[in-house]
Amino acid sequence: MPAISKTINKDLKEERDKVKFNIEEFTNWFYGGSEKVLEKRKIENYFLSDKSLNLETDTSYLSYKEKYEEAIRRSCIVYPKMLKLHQELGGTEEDFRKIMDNLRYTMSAIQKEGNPFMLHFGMFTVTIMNLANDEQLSEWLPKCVNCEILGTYAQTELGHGTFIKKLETTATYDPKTKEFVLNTPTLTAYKWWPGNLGHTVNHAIVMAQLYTKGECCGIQPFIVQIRDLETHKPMPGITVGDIGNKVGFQTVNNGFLAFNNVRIPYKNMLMKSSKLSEDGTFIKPKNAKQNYGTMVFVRVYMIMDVVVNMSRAATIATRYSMVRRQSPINPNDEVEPKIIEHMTQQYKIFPAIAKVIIYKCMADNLRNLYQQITLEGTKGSFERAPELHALSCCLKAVCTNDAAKTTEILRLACGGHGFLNSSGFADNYKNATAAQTYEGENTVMLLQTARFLIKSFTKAKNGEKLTEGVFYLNDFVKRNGKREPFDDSIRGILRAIQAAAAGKISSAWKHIEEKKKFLTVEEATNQTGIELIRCAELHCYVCLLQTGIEEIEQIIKNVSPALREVFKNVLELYAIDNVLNMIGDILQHVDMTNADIDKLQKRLEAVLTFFRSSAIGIVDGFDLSDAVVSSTLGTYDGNVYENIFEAAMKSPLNQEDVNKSFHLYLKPFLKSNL
Ligand SMILES: CCCCCCC/C=C/C(=O)SCCNC(=O)CCNC(=O)[C@H](O)C(C)(C)COP(=O)(O)OP(=O)(O)OC[C@H]1O[C@@H](n2cnc3c(N)ncnc32)[C@H](O)[C@@H]1OP(=O)(O)O
Ligand SMILES: Cc1cc2nc3c(=O)[nH]c(=O)nc-3n(C[C@H](O)[C@H](O)[C@H](O)COP(=O)(O)OP(=O)(O)OC[C@H]3O[C@@H](n4cnc5c(N)ncnc54)[C@H](O)[C@@H]3O)c2cc1C
Repeated sequence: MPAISKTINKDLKEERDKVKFNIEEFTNWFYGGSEKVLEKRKIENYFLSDKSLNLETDTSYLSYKEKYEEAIRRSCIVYPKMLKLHQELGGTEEDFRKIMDNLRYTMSAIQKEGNPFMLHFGMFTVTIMNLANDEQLSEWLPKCVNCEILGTYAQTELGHGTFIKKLETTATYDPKTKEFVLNTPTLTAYKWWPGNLGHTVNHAIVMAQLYTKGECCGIQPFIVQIRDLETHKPMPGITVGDIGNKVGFQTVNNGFLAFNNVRIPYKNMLMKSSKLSEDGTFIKPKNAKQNYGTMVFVRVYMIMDVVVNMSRAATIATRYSMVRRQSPINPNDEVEPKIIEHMTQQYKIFPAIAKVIIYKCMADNLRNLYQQITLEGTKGSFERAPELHALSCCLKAVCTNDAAKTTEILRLACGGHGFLNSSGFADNYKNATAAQTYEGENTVMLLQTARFLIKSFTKAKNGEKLTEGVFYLNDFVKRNGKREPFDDSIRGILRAIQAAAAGKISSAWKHIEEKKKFLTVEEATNQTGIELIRCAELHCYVCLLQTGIEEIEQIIKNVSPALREVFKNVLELYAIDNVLNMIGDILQHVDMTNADIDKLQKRLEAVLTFFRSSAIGIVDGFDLSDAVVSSTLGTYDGNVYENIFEAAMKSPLNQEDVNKSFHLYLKPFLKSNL
């Protein structure tokens, strides 16, 4: 075995020495101030320094069952610590949010394949907070907050996930006993997929069709106890279990659930929005979509998960590319260059770094918007709910699609070693790709946004008032078919993307109108689906760039000149990479010449070159500890070959010289003289 020395890799040190800005200043911006950075580090250390977590164990070699058991063991260490810390900090909702925000990073070091308790606070408690009336809140919230019970969100069924109106689970009100009777009438009505459901939780929010006085009143949320609190055995009439091996999320414990005449008390239907009187009279909610609130909440917070996921992958690929040397650029060069010297390598990595920053700006903005609009809802005003729904749907789709695609690009940027499990890309990719499907399948999400865009375009044509996010449709209508002139400033690039988005929305609108002559509006919309998803993507690119511009214009007023340059170049890279990637859409609606495109290409190359000396500073500035990065290729010290070697030594096959399969199969085979 070679001698393994572990000092900071000199190539990486050389890169760090070239960084011209103050990394800590960047970190302070990234986490919202120096106090928050200190707090983040403290919280992370509080959890990760706990030796009983055994974070050194490579859980990827465990069996499916062992992985689950280890994940439960770890969560049973983390959650009591979390509750203790919450009390120590002051016990407020704000303190809780603080811990959860930081755990977003920390948990990726503890539960690489998913947290078997994640739905408890993430969806079960959130639904209770959003949809329980005061009485229900005072009964259930303390139990949730203290983890006296553990819950999940059981909506999806074997037969339906997207089209929730057709869920089949029934909750029939029996006014005589003042109970609901829950049933699973068919195989396709089995709840299927809810996280943490299989063997972990003892309660669930069950979304079921409410029947009262012989009528169906649509899907409503019910709190159902599914396992005994002492024995953990399924409650009478309940069938529950694990749905089996998956592409990823192995320790999330996704489960199935069925009901056979399960009776729950009247008070277990969450009644903040829809209501049922004790005699069985149904009272419709003020806003029909209020029951979908938990999904909106999760979609909003998923953009932050994308930031965590992409910052991790970008850190790994950047550090590795500054340590790995291969392929002289001039054939006679004696020293092989760091692979980051190859322009194509920079093109794989640097746009990903820029996106982390733009998505971070967006995630923060969206969260603020969510909080404002939720507050309006509590005061009975739901006017802006469709706008939030449309924005969160397209962002959820575009950002999670991009996280999966970018992780794959960054894995490829690490060549063969990127394919090692120890590189960390596999877990990153599996988590990213799961997010493309859960919380609303991405195509479906884009079509929801497109629906809003087509409506908005009709309003723009009719001269009606638009919501702020789609003001650019007014400009398009005013231009009356004239193409947008191209101006290569950053705001000019934004206008070009707005013109492309508005142009695409206009042509989808026109095509629906044409098809409506022969088809129903729904059929016409379906036939236009391919264009519609592009409308939603382009609209999302508009929102991202606009937010990036507005945020960075503010940021650069408050940072040092060196960091100002970094942010300007982040915006330049993000904008140019974007516009070059959608040139087909742009050319349809913007007067852009070949010379303009050549100029953009040259600017792309120039900004990549600028980034060459900033990239390591930015990824170090994401401030991800080695435990969070969790990669042999991405450690801060850059000792990748030593790390790879050490990780290989942990393979169970390397714990013995000769495996028993030799005696059982290989030897007889080799001696058989076939
Ligand atoms: C830390 C947290 C960890 C989380 C881990 C996450 C694990 C994963 C969990 C899950 O996956 S939970 C299950 C998630 N399931 C889904 O996301 C289902 C996706 N489907 C839907 O959201 C809906 O079915 C639909 C696609 C939106 C369609 O709903 P519906 O059939 O009721 O709509 P329509 O009748 O077509 O009406 C559309 C109409 O309603 C507006 N709208 C829809 N949703 C909302 C909303 N949330 N808020 C406001 N408005 C909404 C929509 O804009 C349309 O408006 P109009 O065009 O008719 O004006
Ligand atoms: C890892 C993971 C965790 C999950 N966790 C939970 C959970 O905790 N709780 C829970 O309740 N659920 C959970 N789910 C379920 C998840 O929310 C659904 O799988 C998801 O909403 C997609 O629904 P579906 O499976 O019915 O897909 P489908 O709708 O069957 O999608 C299949 C295909 O049909 C297309 N399609 C469907 N409808 C349309 C349409 N209207 N227009 C165009 N194309 C369409 C889709 O684009 C897709 O290509 C989880 C799923 C996964 C993968």
